[in-house]
Amino acid sequence: MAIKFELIKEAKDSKARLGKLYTPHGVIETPIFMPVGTRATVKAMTPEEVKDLGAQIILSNTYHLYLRPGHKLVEEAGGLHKFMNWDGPILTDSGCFQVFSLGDLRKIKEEGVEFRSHIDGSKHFISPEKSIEIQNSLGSDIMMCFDECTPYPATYEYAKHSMERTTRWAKRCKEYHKNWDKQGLFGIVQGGMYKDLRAQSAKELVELDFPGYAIGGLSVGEPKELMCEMLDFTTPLLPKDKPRYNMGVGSPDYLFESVIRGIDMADCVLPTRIARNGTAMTSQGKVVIRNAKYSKDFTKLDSECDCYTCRNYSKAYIRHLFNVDEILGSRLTTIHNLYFLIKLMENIREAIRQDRLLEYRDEFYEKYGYNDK
Ligand SMILES: CNc1nc2cc3nc[nH]c(=O)c3cc2[nH]1
Ligand SMILES: [Zn+2]
Repeated sequence: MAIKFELIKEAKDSKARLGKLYTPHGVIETPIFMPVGTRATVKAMTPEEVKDLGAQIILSNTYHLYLRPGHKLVEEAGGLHKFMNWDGPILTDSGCFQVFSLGDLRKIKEEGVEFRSHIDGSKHFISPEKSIEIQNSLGSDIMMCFDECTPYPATYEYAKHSMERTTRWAKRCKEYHKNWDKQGLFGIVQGGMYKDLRAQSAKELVELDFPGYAIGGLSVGEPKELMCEMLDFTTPLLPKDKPRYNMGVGSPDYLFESVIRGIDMADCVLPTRIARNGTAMTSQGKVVIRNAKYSKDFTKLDSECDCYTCRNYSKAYIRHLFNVDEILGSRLTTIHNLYFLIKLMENIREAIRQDRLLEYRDEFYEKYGYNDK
């Protein structure tokens, strides 16, 4: 089996778990946060820097790489690992979410999705089989089934129709993928915000026996409480001995609430995206470092952080870099934000080991300012 999950411990105070995910490019300790490298790069970082920060696995996007430089070119280059010089595990999203959020004039048919490229308006068609073929050319360790990320809000009828088509697409992905079983293929649970549809989706996908399951259709604009409710309901329907992946999650509170509800994997562009806009996640909460109020603040970005940025530069210097639009500002803040989340997940794993995750969450929320009303 290309992908194997070992459940190491189940928390006493929540549904959190500790696990190990074995992939062709290495073992991943879960729960894990996956930095996003959409177009074969974690923006502003070299792969060595991403590795030094402690990242164990990164995510890339099928849709983007299919459009540019093309999956066949990446295959000719020897695959994504070689092309981007990253020798750790890679997970590729199936492309559908990007097609829906970036592509234009899209038409969803039983056969697949017709869309216009967001780059040059050219017409394209991706089917479940095509998505698997692209991901195979990229050579990712974990592929995602081609699905429809049901929009929020959606009517019950739409969510049901969309989820049932996603299941049929998953069957086609599984059928087509069997030629390349060295790479793992995860199913994606849909069903909108309707529990009976989520249960039907989970049941049908579990019957297809994937090595891991994502809970899709979340972090699409719904209130946090609703995401938590769907997680609470859905994770227990999935096999305990398989990893569960909450897609598109990456702020500290969403990571805590996901892990507490039995999630093992998460990915998000948030830490790298806000870094480039001059915002840092710190132990004392968010710091908008580009703000003039830091122009003479010669203290380190985060008093409790030992990352390269916090060891060598002051808030004043980083604020200066943003003020004069220097690239180094984005780089230094990206280094810190990625380290902050990777370190947070390390602390979360340790808290699970010590059966004190809920306590740790409350301490963290207090300091980060989540409890400030
Ligand atoms: C940023 N939020 C978010 N990123 C997502 C990516 C996804 N990919 C495939 N399928 C999904 O349902 C899905 C949902 C997502 N929500
Ligand atoms: Zn730092």
